[in-house]
Amino acid sequence: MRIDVITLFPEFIAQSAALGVVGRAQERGLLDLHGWNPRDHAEGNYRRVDDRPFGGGPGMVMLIEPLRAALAAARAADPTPAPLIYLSPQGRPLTQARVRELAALPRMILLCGRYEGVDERFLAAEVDEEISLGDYVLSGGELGAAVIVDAVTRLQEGALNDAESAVQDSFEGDGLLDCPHYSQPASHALGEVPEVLRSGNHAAIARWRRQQSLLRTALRRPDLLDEAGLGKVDRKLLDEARKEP
Ligand SMILES: NC(=O)c1ccc(NCc2cccc(O)c2)nc1
Repeated sequence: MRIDVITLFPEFIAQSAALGVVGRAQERGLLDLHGWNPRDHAEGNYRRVDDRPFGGGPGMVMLIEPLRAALAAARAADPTPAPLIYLSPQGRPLTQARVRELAALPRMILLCGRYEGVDERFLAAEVDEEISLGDYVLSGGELGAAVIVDAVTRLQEGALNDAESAVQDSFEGDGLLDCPHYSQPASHALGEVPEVLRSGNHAAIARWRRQQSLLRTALRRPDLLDEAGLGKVDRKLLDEARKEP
């Protein structure tokens, strides 16, 4: 998958993608990441990329022309069609379902706004989709871009090894929250590891983990539970867990 990121801070995207799974995916050729800085395409001595908003008010707005030039450069670099996705609080909240759809694309171009945002005429003319990470305001869209790069790269074939993809599947596969995890020591001043996890009974362990995921989702995110569309077995597991003291 190719991802182009239009940002005033390309080094931020490159550094955040150099680590761990995403860094390894780049080495394996599973992710082809490119940054495009509008400032490299800004005219004049000061290479302006922003200016004051018409109508007054605080902050600055990103100018059309440097963005158009950066986008044109990105599209000229590779003929593969790609949606232009704008990270902003006005976008549609990102979900794992949308991540899965994005991960299936051959390419996407991410637009990171700074300041108060981008001239509306550029957004209306060029942006295909707006995505929000959540209902909060950041200094720029770069953190959102880094999240999307990470989330879609993990889903590329060959990006995760068996253990890692098992974690991915257990958590994102069924839309439930993850179960609790424990490791050494079995006994600690902070408490004991649940007996079932030390029993070696893999069916009982799988049942306990599923039950914990169901219970945790019911308690913390009942909205996800409704979407998960539970079957009879899961409902029974959850009812049993709810009755336990
Ligand atoms: N919730 C988010 O995904 C998110 C995205 C970007 C951002 N900051 C840059 C920006 C960009 C556009 C308009 C704007 O008001 C602020 N902050 C939060």
